[in-house]
Amino acid sequence: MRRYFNGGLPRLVIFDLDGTLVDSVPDLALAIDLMLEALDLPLAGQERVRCWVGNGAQMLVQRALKAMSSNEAIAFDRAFELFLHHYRDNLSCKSALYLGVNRALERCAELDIPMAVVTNKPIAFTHPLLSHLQIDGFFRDVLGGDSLSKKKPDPMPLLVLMDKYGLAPTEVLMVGDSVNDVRAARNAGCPVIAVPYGYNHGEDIKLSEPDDVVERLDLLF
Ligand SMILES: O=C(O)COP(=O)(O)O
Ligand SMILES: [Mg+2]
Repeated sequence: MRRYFNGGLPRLVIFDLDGTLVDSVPDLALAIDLMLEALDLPLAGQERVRCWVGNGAQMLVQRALKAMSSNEAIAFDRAFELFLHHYRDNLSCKSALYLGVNRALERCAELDIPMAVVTNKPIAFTHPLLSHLQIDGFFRDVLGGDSLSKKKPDPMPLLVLMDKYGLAPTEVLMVGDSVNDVRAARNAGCPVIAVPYGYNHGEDIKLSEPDDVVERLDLLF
């Protein structure tokens, strides 16, 4: 990792959330299936939902409706409300940190590198999830998919943080699991390291050409 910072360390590490720090698909899939059940549609299951995560909650629900219903008349607003309701109720039942995450965050803190989360998840779910998993204290900033007018792969959230801390893109590291993270980093001009275990719409993350891929986050530092 140091090779991206002239042998030194980044001055800010921005972590993606779903699929990078947290395996959240079991709870997302449960909320999607409870939504589908209430709409009298067939259930989707975790494997399908895994491919739909990454572009925020609205897109997740749109993808679920498109895949599981032939009836275009199903009202998005009602489905979205159902999803929000069920996800709020099941936000952190089975969601868990990936192996190596705690160690990586501790190591980053020991090295005095500020950390932030930039996720496409709605911010109303992000704070409670981080706090339930007891990692909220590590992050100086947390931006959700609806915190700003644009979300990843737009570089806006990354650029806002760079601006806030007066950092050049080359001083910041993005760490994520999906093409949205790689594109956001590329669009912002910062290096990006990916993990291969997350959710990338069923595609190998290497095809998105991150600067590097690490199997576990504690191998980062
Ligand atoms: O909510 C999503 O779609 C995914 O969020 P992420 O940006 O943390 O991967
Ligand atoms: Mg992700």
